[in-house]
Parts: sequence; C-alpha cells; structure tokens
Amino acid sequence: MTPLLETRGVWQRFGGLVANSDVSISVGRGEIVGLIGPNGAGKSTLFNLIAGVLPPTQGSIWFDGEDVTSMPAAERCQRGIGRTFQVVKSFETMTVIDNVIVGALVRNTVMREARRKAHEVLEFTGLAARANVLASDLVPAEKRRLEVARALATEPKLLLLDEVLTGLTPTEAQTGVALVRKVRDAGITVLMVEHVMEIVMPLVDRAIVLDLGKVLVEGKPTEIVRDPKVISAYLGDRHAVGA
Ligand SMILES: Nc1ncnc2c1ncn2[C@@H]1O[C@H](COP(=O)(O)OP(=O)(O)OP(=O)(O)O)[C@@H](O)[C@H]1O
Repeated sequence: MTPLLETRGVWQRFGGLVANSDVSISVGRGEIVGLIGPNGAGKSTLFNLIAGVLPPTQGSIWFDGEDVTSMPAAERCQRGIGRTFQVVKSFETMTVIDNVIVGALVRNTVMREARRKAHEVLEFTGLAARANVLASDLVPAEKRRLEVARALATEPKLLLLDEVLTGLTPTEAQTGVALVRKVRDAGITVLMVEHVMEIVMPLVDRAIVLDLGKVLVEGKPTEIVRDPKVISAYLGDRHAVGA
C-alpha cells in the first residue's frame, strides 16, 4: 500500500540558509510518527511544506497517492491534512465551540451540521465542559487541546501536531499522550514534532530525526535513543561519531 504521506527530495532554502536539505520521509497509514531534532533542525519548516504554507524550493510532496506540491494549504486541508500550530492560533475572542466550528466548516457547509460536529469533537477531546467559555480564558494545556480539536474538526486523515505536548506539566502531558493515542485509534495517522523525548518516545511507532535540515536517522524509538549520531546531535558533540 502506498504511504499516506511522502516527501521526495525536499529542499527549502531561505536566501543562503538551507532549512531542509534533500528530505525524503514517509508516513504509513495508521502510524504515529515523531519528527524530532535539535532547535533549528528544520522540523517546523518541513511541517509548513507538508501543510502547504509555503512551496518547497525543490522536491515534491505526495499525500494519499497524489502530488500535492503546488496545492494551496486550504486544498490540502480538504484532501485530509489537518494541523496545529506551534504558536497557538486560536481565535481568542471567540468561544471554544465557535473556534471548533471554524474547523468543522471545512467539511460541513450547513451550520447546524458544523455545530454538531464541533460538539462531537469537544466530547472527544475532553473540552465539552468548556464549550461556551472564551478561548482566551482557557489555561495553556486547554488551549493546546483546542488546537487539536480545531484540527480534528476538519476530519483529517493525517494530523500534524506541532509541539502540542511541550511546556505542559507531566500530568497534562500524559493526558495529551492519551489523546494522541485515541486519535490514532479513531483511524487518523499522526505526524508529531516534539521536544520532550521522554514523552514522545514511548508514544510513537517510529521516529525521524532531523539535524541541520537533513534526515539524520529514522527507526523505532528504542533504536533512536541509543543511536550515537542522535546522542551527538543533541549534545552538540558531532565530532565524536565523525558525522
Ligand atoms: N521564514 C524563514 N525565513 C528565514 N529563515 C527561516 C524561516 N523559517 C525558518 N528559518 C530558519 O530555518 C532553520 C530551521 O528552522 P525551523 O524552525 O524549521 O527549525 P525547528 O527544527 O522547527 O526548530 P525549533 O525546534 O527551534 O522550533 C532555522 O535556522 C531558522 O532560523
């Protein structure tokens, strides 16, 4: 079966800076894949290329068997790519339910249907009791969940999670982990950028490590955490392994 998502030889240059360098990754249907790497490794850039925020300088992006490289973000969302943002982008002056309705309107043009879908997603994400409060009144962990809820309301096949577990207390992070598992169990494939290795490694089926814009290594979490190249990249001691 073809992978749900593939990037083929993707490059992204910002002037003289190479943020992604010949990145080829794939994500299979039903997987939870972690995209990790040190600060500035190019993770958010790759996310933006996959979501369609900007076109790659070179290379192609394939989703569900289709070349989506030149497709705008809204159209990719229609095809089934949902995403959250590293900097929470909820509409602060709107209620929680209205924020989620915005997502649901991607697939439901009738307001009553969009509202029904939004309620369903709020139940699913554990935010139902907060439906009528303003997004600005949510605590940070709830805002992250609202981001996930808004993305889920678009009914994605692939959910891109950008650091949704970062900066949370251990208890909040565990609630987040449980939600990601629930999302996958609902049949949605997950590609997530995370910094907190202890949280993300037990959760993902596979991890892809980016460093200096390139894929450094990929594999099962148990292999990744022991890989000398990964340890070196995180500790900054690149010469130790001759990388
Ligand atoms: N729009 C842009 N214009 C110029 N340079 C950019 C732009 N976006 C990202 N970069 C640069 O590209 C490189 C990769 O950045 P990116 O944000 O993708 O890394 P990251 O792995 O997500 O980092 P972090 O973990 O800190 O979020 C960095 O050097 C960054 O400064």
